[in-house]
Amino acid sequence: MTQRLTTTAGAPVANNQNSETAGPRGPVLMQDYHLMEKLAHQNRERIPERVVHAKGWGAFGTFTVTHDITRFTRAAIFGAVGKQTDMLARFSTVAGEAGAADHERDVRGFALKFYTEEGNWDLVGNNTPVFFIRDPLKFPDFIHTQKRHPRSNLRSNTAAWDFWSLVPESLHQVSILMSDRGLPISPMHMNGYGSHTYSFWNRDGERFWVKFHFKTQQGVKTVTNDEAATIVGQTREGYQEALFGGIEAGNFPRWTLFVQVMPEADADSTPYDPFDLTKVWPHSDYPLIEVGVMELNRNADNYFTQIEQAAFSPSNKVPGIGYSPDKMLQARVFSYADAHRYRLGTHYEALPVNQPKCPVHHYHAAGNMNFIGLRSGAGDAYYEPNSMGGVGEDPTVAEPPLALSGMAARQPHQQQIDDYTQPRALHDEVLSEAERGRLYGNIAASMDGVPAGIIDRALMHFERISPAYAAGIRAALLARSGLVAAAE
Ligand code: HEM
Repeated sequence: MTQRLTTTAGAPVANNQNSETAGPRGPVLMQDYHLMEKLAHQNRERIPERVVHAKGWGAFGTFTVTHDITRFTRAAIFGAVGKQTDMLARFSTVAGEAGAADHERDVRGFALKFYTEEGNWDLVGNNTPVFFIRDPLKFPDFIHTQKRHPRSNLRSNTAAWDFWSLVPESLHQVSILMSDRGLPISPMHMNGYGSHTYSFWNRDGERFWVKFHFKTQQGVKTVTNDEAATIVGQTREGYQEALFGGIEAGNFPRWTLFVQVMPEADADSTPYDPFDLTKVWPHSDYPLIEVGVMELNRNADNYFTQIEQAAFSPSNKVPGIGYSPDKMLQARVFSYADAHRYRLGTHYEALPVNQPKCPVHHYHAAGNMNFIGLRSGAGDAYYEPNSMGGVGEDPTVAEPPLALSGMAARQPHQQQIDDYTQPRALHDEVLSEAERGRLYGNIAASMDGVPAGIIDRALMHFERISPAYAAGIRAALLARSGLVAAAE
């Protein structure tokens, strides 16, 4: 015998093969608590999946500083060249459920948790530098269009294009999603972006606006819709196999971290709103500055406790790194921790995978599953201020104050902002002719079943981005309708 099987209360179990019954053919006795406990636990084996980004793949690793950026930030993680910090990454698709196939065209989540000595810093980004919307009020509506239709329980191309064609700010991100980059071959072969503008502040109290870019050292590699269909026909778990299998085999993927840095005052004079999540900062204005290397080198021992229970949140910032006026980021500061309390419980930050690797002290008392008690540093200090020796604030980590102005109002940003110039640059200048051809085909395919009125409205916006873009989609739609007609 190895070790003894026990109940959850630690009592040894004599028989794990037969329920306790009244005679060999008789009914089960209610006193068979071992049976009751097994059934009750099974009923509680599922927790709510993430409302978005439910399907994911993750691993642990290290971040190493290679270049000094202490002139911009006092963040401990960037404190010295050569410094290493433990971290966790979780990649994901957005729309699919926890059991969805990995090789689906979708934006990929790129969530990172850095266990720094001044607390956990989470950078919860995507594999795209922009997003579909710039106002968080539209996030639940947007996500409804990506999830299943309430009646048919099917994903709906009509809902997606109805929304996108009514919200033209989305077309920059839609163009990336429908380009080759919308279907990476594996998590190792895609870049990651913080997407939002965040802030850095240094020991002199100077603030800078910053964007984070993680460039894959494996190279960007993608598959076409047809190649993905073949892969999904063979395996629905291609990403998990590639990431988990690669790390088991000792192939450790790496990304180089770069930042774009904007002096605080520049934000008043850029031709685009630097806090608008649907826009990039041109690299010609704010070049990439190299910072360090992230390597993933350790698989989780248990997927549920270390990847599913991981709680990433943009609210997890550390001294030297701050938010920005980006409206979307502001909403995310609330939304994630709220989701974690619902999905994982009040004390989710005390779960081993989320627990900081630095001292944690606060006065949050009791609560569901609190197995640590108070963390106030002294027994009788269960409120603050106190004269019992409890922990107290540290003014040296105060962020520099930020000047704000303007009228409180629901600002009609939809009409005022140019939604066409940046996607035009992507279409006309960045993509090759072959890439543009695949983009048109992917858009046409994603319009299958969409009513003509909605397609026309979308084409009107593509026309404004670039007449060549609209013409390309029209031609692809025509070719596709020929294919569909031939198949019927
Ligand atoms: C207002 C806008 C947004 C809201 C309200 C929102 C909300 C959420 C929520 C509630 C979750 C599930 C969290 C959990 O249960 O652990 C989530 C996951 C996620 N979101 Fe967002 N989101 C927004 C925009 C974004 C943007 C702009 C990005 C990327 C730049 C992003 C990237 C992610 C990622 C990567 C995850 C998965 C994190 C993980 O691996 O656990 N989201 N989001």
